[in-house]
Amino acid sequence: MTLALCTLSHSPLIGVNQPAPDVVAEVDGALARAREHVRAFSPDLAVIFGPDHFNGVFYDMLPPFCVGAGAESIGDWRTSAGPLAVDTEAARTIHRQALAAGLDLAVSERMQVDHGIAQPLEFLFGSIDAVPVVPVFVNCAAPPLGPTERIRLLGEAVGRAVSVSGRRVLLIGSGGLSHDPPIPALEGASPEVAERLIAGRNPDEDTVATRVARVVATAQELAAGTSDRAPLAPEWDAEVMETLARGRLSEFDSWSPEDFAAEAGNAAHEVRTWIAAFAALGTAGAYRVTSTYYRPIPEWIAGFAIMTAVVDEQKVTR
Ligand SMILES: O=C(O)CCc1cccc(O)c1O
Ligand SMILES: [Fe+2]
Repeated sequence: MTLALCTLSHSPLIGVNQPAPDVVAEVDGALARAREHVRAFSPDLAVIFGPDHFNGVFYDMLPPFCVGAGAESIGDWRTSAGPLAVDTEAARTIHRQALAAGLDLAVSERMQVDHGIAQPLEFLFGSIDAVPVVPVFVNCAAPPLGPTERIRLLGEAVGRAVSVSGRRVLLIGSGGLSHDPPIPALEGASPEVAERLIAGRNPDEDTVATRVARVVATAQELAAGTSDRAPLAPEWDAEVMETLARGRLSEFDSWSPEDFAAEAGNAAHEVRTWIAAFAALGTAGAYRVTSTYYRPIPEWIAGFAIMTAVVDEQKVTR
């Protein structure tokens, strides 16, 4: 078995705006199980599909997806800043093979990532640079988005590229499930907001503080039931997890980006990272989900979920 998977929600509000202690303990337990899954698999490479929240990727040059052949974390919220341990050769191989397979994957030799990629690395490995990694940015926050089928095909191309490597590769998908945090849209934005979305790198302290305050206030309102953001959608989340667990990934092809946003909030697009990771896993054979955790946690603005999966040796067709 050379591929395994862990997909998980992220939230910058973890540790910042805590739900009840029993909920925190339950999530800690679920994360500990995910870490055990990772430790037992003992990957020598991690490929992480993750979004960005206008911290590293902006409308000044916005690819639908981009592999990082070099990358650094900007260190937003409570995540560490600094270089990721990018496996440049593996990234360039993935890039070449995805292009050869007809996927218009972009590349960055100096990608900037935010908590969407840094937090799962810290949760699963203890730090952003503990394990060689290939980060794959998936645009989830900056419309317009292309058909969901394209992200499934991207995942398959990446999976094929890594499964022939003979290495033990952990596939990670970061984000979702349902949630609607206050991320501004370019359409209808004021000139100042538009500038932040087009080229908002290295924001000043006031800009960061305003943003943090807005996100925390939204989380508190969501938990109090007084928010005008979209509510979490546990039934939609359950359907997503069941479709993934059953390996029916092409069913997502008919889910339009508009469906995702309307049913589960604007950031539900982050489920794209899960579809990519599962599609990559599926290139190694039939897979089996080994654990699933779910709880809607409004304090974190997250339909919070974790899934782990392995290639099912019994079902592998040779
Ligand atoms: O704009 C920001 O920095 C916060 C984004 C954000 C907020 C809540 C839940 C999330 O999953 C998330 O990514
Ligand atoms: Fe996010």
